[in-house]
Parts: sequence; structure tokens; C-alpha cells
Amino acid sequence: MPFATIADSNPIKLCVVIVGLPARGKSFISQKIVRYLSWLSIPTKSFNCSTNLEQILKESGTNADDLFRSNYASDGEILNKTRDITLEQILDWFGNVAACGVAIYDGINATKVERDRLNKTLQNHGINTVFLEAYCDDESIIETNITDIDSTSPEYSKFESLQDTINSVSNKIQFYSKAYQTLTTEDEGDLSFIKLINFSSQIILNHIDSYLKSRIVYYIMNLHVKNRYIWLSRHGESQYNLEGKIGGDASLSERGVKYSYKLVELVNKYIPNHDKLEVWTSTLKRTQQTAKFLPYPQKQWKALDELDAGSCDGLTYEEIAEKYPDDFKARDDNKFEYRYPGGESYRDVITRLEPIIMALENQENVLVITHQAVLRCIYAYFMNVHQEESPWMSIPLHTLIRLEIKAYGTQVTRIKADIPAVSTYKERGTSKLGESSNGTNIMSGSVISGITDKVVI
Ligand SMILES: O=P(O)(O)OC[C@H]1O[C@@](CO)(OP(=O)(O)O)[C@@H](O)[C@@H]1O
Repeated sequence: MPFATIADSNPIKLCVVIVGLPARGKSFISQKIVRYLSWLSIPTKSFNCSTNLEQILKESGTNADDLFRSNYASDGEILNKTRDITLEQILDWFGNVAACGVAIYDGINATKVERDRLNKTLQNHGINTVFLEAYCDDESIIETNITDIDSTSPEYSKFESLQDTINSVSNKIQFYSKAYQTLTTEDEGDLSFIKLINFSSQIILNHIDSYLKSRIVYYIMNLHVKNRYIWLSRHGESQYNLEGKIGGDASLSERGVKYSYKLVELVNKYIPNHDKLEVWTSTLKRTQQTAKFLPYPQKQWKALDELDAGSCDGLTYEEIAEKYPDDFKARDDNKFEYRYPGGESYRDVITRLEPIIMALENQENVLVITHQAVLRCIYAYFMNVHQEESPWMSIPLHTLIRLEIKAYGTQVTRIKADIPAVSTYKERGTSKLGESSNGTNIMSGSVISGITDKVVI
């Protein structure tokens, strides 16, 4: 029986209704919440009003410029239809796909009347609501958002120049601004809401009445939009890796020690501002020995320790297959959920990694040196990898991984250290480990920029 997660302890239907003028970072926040909650195994989906609006405009042959040059009418036919469709999609999702979970209504939701109506309808369908306003009057943030939208948002890819995007967004801002009412406790004190002022420099909370809502608040408080890098590495090859054994607290092999020296070089060469670097390791010897020569502040986190293999700790995969064939098969069948007797599953690791993710969202210039399973979980969060796939990803030894985190996507670059190491990768259906990597493949010793394992929103 797995440990309960916040998904299990909150079997509720929640709709996060986003409020805010264009270029306030609404879609960025929506997508981040989707990614965070999905990573925690909570069914979550974002429903985007402007995608629906575009479709309706197309079908009705209406020119978007004409609409946005007119006066805003809350009950105008096109806007009403857009809201109805978005709401229908959400009700349909809760009705047919997710018995419980979180829907994000990603729209402008400009007026008190519109919000009131939405709140009542959702309540009538047994759906709990929290409004999340992205309020911003700092022109520099708005300008940065427009530039980001121009380079990354599919909605604006049709425009040829940044100036076209600026014009289009400015028209929309003018259109909605005339009617826009910000959330206040005086006017809408009955609503449950989160108001972010100038991203998260100030936050107002009203009736945050459930654990799930407070998790969302805490998460958003840790977000920032600055482009930045996060650096990841497994420890150098360990004695246990050489012997094909899992778990334990072994020291580095000779080649592992070489990697710990090489890592200093790689950091100097590839990490900009490395003088301000912070190094995080687990509490296990092999990660600390790998960090030994790095002259930066170091933090040890118990949460970064390798997945606990329980009664299989210290065995090779072949020994596990022989001694515990049922367990061996059960793990191959569902590696994400399988928990070693007396140990952990990938799901358990994700639960304990939550504080690490919060801290990483809040920070830049961090090098995390940890283990195969833990890195898969961290990587899955940043790269939006599905939970069934994540335990099977290849995270080779002696490789520095750079995650370039941007508002609407993450790009991965792998830097191979050119020091041979065994492979610790076991494919599904076999107890044998993969081919040993001799460090001379095409990636060795060079930076492969632009290897985008996956670009996510
Ligand atoms: O989930 P799988 O693929 O077994 O990978 C996790 C295993 O990786 C290992 C190596 O085989 O991690 P580590 O990075 O700590 O060396 C084991 O200790 C651990 O049990």
C-alpha cells in the first residue's frame, strides 16, 4: 500500500480561475501549476480561453482586430460564447476524465459579475474554486512578458515581428482595461482568492481554506520568471556501480575520483558566475566525495539520498531476479509505483523531493550532485516527463547536465566528462545492465548545445 500523497488526501475537484489583463504572466503561472501538480500525481489540466476565442473568431469570420477595437461588453456574444465553451470543457473534463483533480481556467475574467457567475456555476457542479489574479502595474515586467510571449507563445507565432506582437497585445490590453476590476477584499471578500501583485512581490490571500490551495499558494510564492540555469550531475562511478550492486553507501571507484577532479574543470569552463555557485549533495559518501574538490558552499540534503532499495539494498539486479522473482517482475511492470519491501518507490521519492523543487524554483546557480533515481525525478519535473516514463530515463554517469529554464520552456545540454564509467542502466525485462560507456562516444568532451531532450511549456 503506497503512502498517501496530497492527491489522495484531497480527493476534491478544484478549479483555479486565473484573472488578469493580457501579458501578466497568466499562462506561465497556469502551466507551472499544471506541471507541479501533475508531477505530484494530481490530475491537472489547463483550459485556455484565448485558444477558444481564436477558434470562435475564425468560425464566425470575425476579425480579431475589429473585436479588440470595439468597446468591451461583458455580455457580448463572442466573449459569452468563449466563456461558455471554456466552462463546458472544464465540466466535461471533471465529468468524463478526472473524477477529482484541478482544472485551471486560464482567462482574463475581467469583471466581478463574470467571476461571480463562474463561481456560482462551478459551485453548483460541486467544484471548489480559487481565483488567482496576476495583477501587474510595473511596466518593465509587462514589457518583459510581451517579449517572452513573442518568442515563445504559439498564439503569437503568426506575427512576423516583435512590433506586431506589441501592437496586438497592446490592443487587447486597452480593450480589457476599460472594464477590468481588480480583486479586492472589500468587493469580493466572499471569494477564495490569491492576488499576486507584480508577480509575487506582494501577495494577498483571502479564504485559502484547503490544504491543496495552500500548497498552490506556497508553490507560486517560490516561482520567479528569470531565465536561469540549474546544473545536475550524478556522483562519480562508485565501487557498488562497478560491482553492479544497488543502494549502499560505497565510496567512489578510481574513475569516480577522476570525475570529481574533472568536475572542477567542467564547472570552471561551463558554469557562468561559478564564483556564486552553491553545491547540493545527498548525505551519502559517493555524492560528497564527488563534490570534495569544488570550492563552493555545500549543503547536504537527506531528501537527495538515493531511492531506498529496502531488503534489496546491496544486491545486484541478477540476485534480485533470482531471490525475489515476483518483486523483480512487479517492479518492471510498474516501476513508478513499485515499492521495495521496507524501502521506497519512485512515487515516494517524488513526495520527499517536493522541498527540493520549491528551493530550486527559488534559486539560481545551484549544482545538484545526487543519484540515478533522484535525478530522474528532478529531471521529470523540469522537463514535464510523464510518470510512467520517468523511471526509465537514461541518466549516465560522468555527465554534467545543464537545464536552461526559461519562462515557457526548458532546454537541456549534456556535457560528457570523457571519463569511462560502467552503465547502471537496466532495461525493462532483463536483469543485465546496459553496455558500458567508454566515454568516447560522439558527445564525449564536448558541449552539445541545443540538444533539447524535450521542450516543454
Ligand atoms: O530505479 P533503478 O533504475 O533501479 O535505479 C536506481 C538505482 O541506481 C543506482 C545505481 O544502480 O543509483 P546510484 O546513482 O546511487 O548509483 C542504485 O543505487 C539505485 O538503486
